[in-house]
Amino acid sequence: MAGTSESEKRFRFVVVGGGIAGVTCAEQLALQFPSEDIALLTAAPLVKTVTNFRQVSKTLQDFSVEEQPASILEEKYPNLKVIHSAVKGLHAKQHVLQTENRQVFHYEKLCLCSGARPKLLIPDNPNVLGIRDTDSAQEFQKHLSKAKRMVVVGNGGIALELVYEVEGCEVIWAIKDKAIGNTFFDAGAAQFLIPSLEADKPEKALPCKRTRYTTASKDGSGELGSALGPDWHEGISLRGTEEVSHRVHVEYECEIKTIYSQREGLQTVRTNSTDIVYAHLTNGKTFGCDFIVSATGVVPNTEPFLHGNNFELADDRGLKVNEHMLTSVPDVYAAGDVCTAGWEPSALWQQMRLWTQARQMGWYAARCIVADVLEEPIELDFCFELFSHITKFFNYKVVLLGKFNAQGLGSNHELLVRCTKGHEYVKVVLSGGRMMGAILIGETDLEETFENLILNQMDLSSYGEELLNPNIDIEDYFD
Ligand SMILES: Cc1cc2nc3c(=O)[nH]c(=O)nc-3n(C[C@H](O)[C@H](O)[C@H](O)COP(=O)(O)OP(=O)(O)OC[C@H]3O[C@@H](n4cnc5c(N)ncnc54)[C@H](O)[C@@H]3O)c2cc1C
Ligand SMILES: NC(=O)C1=CN([C@@H]2O[C@H](COP(=O)(O)OP(=O)(O)OC[C@H]3O[C@@H](n4cnc5c(N)ncnc54)[C@H](OP(=O)(O)O)[C@@H]3O)[C@@H](O)[C@H]2O)C=CC1
Repeated sequence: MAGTSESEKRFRFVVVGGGIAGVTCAEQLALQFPSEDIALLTAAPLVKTVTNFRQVSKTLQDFSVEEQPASILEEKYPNLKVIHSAVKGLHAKQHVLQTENRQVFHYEKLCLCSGARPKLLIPDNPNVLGIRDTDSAQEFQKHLSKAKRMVVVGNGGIALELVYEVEGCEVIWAIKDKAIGNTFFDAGAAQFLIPSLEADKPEKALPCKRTRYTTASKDGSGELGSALGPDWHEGISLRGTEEVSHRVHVEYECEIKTIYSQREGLQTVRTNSTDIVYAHLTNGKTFGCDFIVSATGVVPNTEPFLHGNNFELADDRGLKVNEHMLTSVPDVYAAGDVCTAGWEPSALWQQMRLWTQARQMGWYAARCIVADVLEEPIELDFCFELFSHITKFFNYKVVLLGKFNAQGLGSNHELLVRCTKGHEYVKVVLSGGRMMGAILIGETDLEETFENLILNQMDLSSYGEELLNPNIDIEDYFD
């Protein structure tokens, strides 16, 4: 790095964002260009690093995530400099970034990994909370510790985790759909999972192998932290004031219509004298509660710091990137939650804003930058061939492969299902006799075989329902 003045610095490569995408990208660049200095600019004081990385199968990956002080990353990569200051402006034509602490950074290649933030149903209401980073999780915990009842809106990952994990507080879960977990499951899988919400939770037999999140990471300055991820709730108490395990009531096919702060004139279905806010739903019912959680998705972090540049945005407001992770602005790449894949995807892959994809994109973006600088060709990485995700919901292992919900297949598909209550749920999506996707809940041990069958697109028409016959060792069958 050649400093041109106290507040002006020049780095060949600059990465913005200390989440999984940004850190992975910066690490790769530091490894590939050991004689160049790389700057990682981030709004949060801690950075996220991937540990215990395990390639489970060709495309399935599992790993732990640690929140670490920047110094640990800098010790590991002496040519990587982490600067804790939010970027407040980009002048892409001049290849210059400005940070909150009045520093100016010149770059040759830039990778934006600024993540996303909760898309709150009602912004700026102190009783409507979103959960994204350590600060917001702490705020949620503070509210919960005094609460008797909360309303959760949204039917995706966060809602699924919360309604199961929260104890000692009644949960009213308001969802738009006919079944729970619409972003991950179909109605059959939802049916399989529902009894877990009604039963008491099993004692946690084994300590969680992943990192617990520290809670003393920030100074309350309102800076954007990195997104929480797998097992974020393991390190914090998710307990309300009541003596119950779960008490979850699902209101199907409705949304929040209005939020009131006064009960006067409202016909409430449930109420306590301590209620602080009232959620009036589109089905006409009104629930009094201590607070509302809006788990209604995310919006990519592009504002306000990218304002004034000519970035092409996708419909979901992500930075549109091509198959080389390049945005519409020269020399500016993007990866992770902030970007939207703008290339023609493989027939078996779709973008979801997940930890795994943030890591894959960060890693691949770095490789694309390297190829660009060295003027070498590069092909879209294999990880974008097949969508794959391992996670846990309601204490079950969940594996999602390919078009697991027959996304984009219209009526041109058939489903095979095998279900043993309380044990496993296996669903396979077939189209023209070929396997296009699968949902595996429980310890099915089928992920590797199914991944292969999806990837090789073998014609399975002749096997019919035998494919899911539990008495056949399917692995041997296709050897
Ligand atoms: C509660 C919760 C649970 C989740 N659970 C899972 C899970 O089980 N499995 C899974 O796969 N995914 C999960 N996810 C999703 C996953 O965490 C995200 O997809 C992933 O972490 C995104 O990584 P990222 O690096 O793109 O963005 P982020 O982690 O959001 O990082 C963005 C970084 O950019 C920085 N930044 C933002 N603006 C600026 C700026 N102007 N200047 C400088 N820096 C800036 C931030 O400080 C942060 O360091 C979960 C998300 C949440 C919220
Ligand atoms: N284990 C895992 O893999 C986990 C992953 N995550 C990830 O973290 C991110 C944030 O999670 P989350 O907020 O749950 O986002 P998700 O995208 O997973 O889910 C958002 C949910 O909110 C619904 N929704 C959107 N707008 C409204 C509205 N106005 N009223 C009612 N419902 C609405 C969506 O319905 P519709 O789809 O119909 O729009 C969807 O059900 C996501 O990228 C998610 O994938 C989070 C937790 C766990």
